[in-house]
Amino acid sequence: MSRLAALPRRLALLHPLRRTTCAARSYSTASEQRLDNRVKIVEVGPRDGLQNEKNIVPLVTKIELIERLAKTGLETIEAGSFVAPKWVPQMANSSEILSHILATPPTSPHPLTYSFLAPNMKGLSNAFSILNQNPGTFSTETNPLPSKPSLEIAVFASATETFSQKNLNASIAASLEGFRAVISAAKETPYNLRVRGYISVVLGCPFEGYDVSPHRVAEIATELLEMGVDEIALGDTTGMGTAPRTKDLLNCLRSAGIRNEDVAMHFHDTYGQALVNTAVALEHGIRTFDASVSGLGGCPYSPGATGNVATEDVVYFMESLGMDTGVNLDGVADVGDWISKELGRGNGSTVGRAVLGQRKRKQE
Ligand SMILES: CC(C)(COP(=O)([O-])OP(=O)([O-])OC[C@H]1O[C@@H](n2cnc3c(N)ncnc32)[C@H](O)[C@@H]1OP(=O)([O-])[O-])[C@@H](O)C(=O)NCCC(=O)NCCSC(=O)C[C@@](C)(O)CC(=O)[O-]
Repeated sequence: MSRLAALPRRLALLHPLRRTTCAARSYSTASEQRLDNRVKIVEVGPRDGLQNEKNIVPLVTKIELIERLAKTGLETIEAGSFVAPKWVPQMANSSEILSHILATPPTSPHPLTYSFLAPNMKGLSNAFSILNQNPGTFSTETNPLPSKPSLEIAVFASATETFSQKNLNASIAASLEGFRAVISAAKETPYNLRVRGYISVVLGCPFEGYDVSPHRVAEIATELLEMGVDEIALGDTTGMGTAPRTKDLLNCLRSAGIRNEDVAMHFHDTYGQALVNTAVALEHGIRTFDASVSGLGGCPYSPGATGNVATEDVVYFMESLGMDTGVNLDGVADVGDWISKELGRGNGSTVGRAVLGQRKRKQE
């Protein structure tokens, strides 16, 4: 069987289109026009939200944050990052977090997926050693165990060379080559893990500005899908994205044959555009959105970038449009209030502040 014939159907469809140019070709398919009101929110607060905190957040606080979030109806929580501790010291205790999740799965209304970044084989083997110590405690792609947590790992590429060097100490091509081994090892038995592939700075780079090619993003996404990732997460790391640029990028990916169901959007709100861009992506047909409780976050390699769009804001916004996130707004607003106080900072969610303020006024 040829390599192409062995590829899953979505990749076989993609393959001939790999080098497609992205002339502004805008069309919608019947499947994209279908009314689909289910939206998945990926909570990235415990990883992306905390990784940039100057003071090391105690392990107990991180675990309590995950446990509180698990109760709110979220389906996926990004819980840590197996990266070099000298690069991102805040994530140094990700092994302990994974161990704790497996030994004592947080109480939740339904089984949850926990995601961890792993940029290289060293990070993946650190994750594997925790899994090996806890056999049978997690669900896999091939052996779903409804009462046990599922696990996902995430690799992260960049859309610009400068960001790739700063974030990964490697060119885009070298990082992708390294991910190939990580993705295939993660998918091997007995682990059979789901894999997410981030692409950072897709709508603006802290070093190369707005000069980010959507064609290049489509090429990288295609390459990651061909390697076997289950989902592409498009990171507007700097929050420089605007509505027209988001639309152009998504149209370009569509022209390259990438399906909406394989794409998640990861907006930061540095310029206050995250919800507008979310609306554009939603209208385009995307149904998976990353968010961070109380808008925690920032990227250590993106100077000046502030937090991810707040989970509370996304939940309220989606519900106002009749979309179903499955997330309890009051519950997540309480978590946002709690973690903001724990970190000694203001609550970064406008909606969170409004929900809590209204509740307080009712009680007075
Ligand atoms: C990829 C590397 C490791 C290369 O870093 P390097 O220095 O080129 O790697 P190296 O292979 O030369 O190793 C250097 C040292 O790090 C160790 N090492 C090497 N790898 C690991 C590992 N996985 N876990 C633990 N230790 C590791 C390795 O063992 C060695 O230790 P030493 O011999 O000096 O004692 C480094 O660049 C790195 O860790 N970068 C991480 C950067 C990062 O975490 N950035 C933030 C996450 S991405 C993000 O936030 C964006 C996103 C995802 O949210 C989406 C968006 O908003 O755009």
